[in-house]
Amino acid sequence: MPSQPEIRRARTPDVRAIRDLVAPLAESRVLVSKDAVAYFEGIQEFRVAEIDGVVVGCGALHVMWEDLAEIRTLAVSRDHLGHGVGGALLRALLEDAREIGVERIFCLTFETDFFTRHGFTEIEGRAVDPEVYAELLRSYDEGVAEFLDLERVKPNTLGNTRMLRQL
Ligand SMILES: CC(=O)SCCNC(=O)CCNC(=O)[C@H](O)C(C)(C)COP(=O)(O)OP(=O)(O)OC[C@H]1O[C@@H](n2cnc3c(N)ncnc32)[C@H](O)[C@@H]1OP(=O)(O)O
Repeated sequence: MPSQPEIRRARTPDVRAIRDLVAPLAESRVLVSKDAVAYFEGIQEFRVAEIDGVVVGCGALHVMWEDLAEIRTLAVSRDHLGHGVGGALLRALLEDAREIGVERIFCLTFETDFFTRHGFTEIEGRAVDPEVYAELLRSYDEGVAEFLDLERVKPNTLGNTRMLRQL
């Protein structure tokens, strides 16, 4: 039986492993690759899954508004897929979301079955009211632009499904 993953907050030395997890998925355009500096800046959003001292998965929670956050960069190494690592990471990130006080979790994904099993449903159109939409337009974050479905980021999000979960 495979060892259970330990889910813990990411630390700066994990950035290398996180980038290694993302690299093949970015190549196949499943995830967006970022510069190392972006991972260091966002390290406090990340949790990692470790098995026998090796990081085998990662995921992040990015807060966008008072009641809204996004699951980002959820990735499990090819050798460890289908053993509950992704599910354990997602549950930990949802717990973080509850602690922080957000109530709605967005994600943009090809993995619709996985997220559906974790309580997400597909959404169409805007998920925020016009006032919040106008405020979010002020963000420089590319992920927020993707959430807003802005024309300029549509090539990045082609084929992805927009999903939301209420906590
Ligand atoms: C918002 C974003 O970040 S979107 C991007 C999401 N990430 C990606 O698309 C990157 C590529 N995909 C991945 O890295 C992975 O496939 C993930 C992260 C989506 C899922 O990771 P996994 O570790 O395989 O997830 P997990 O094992 O919990 O569940 C996968 C399946 O394995 C099965 N499973 C779950 N737990 C176990 C277990 N303990 N033993 C055996 N099988 C299991 C389930 O049947 C599950 O089925 P489902 O996907 O239909 O729900």
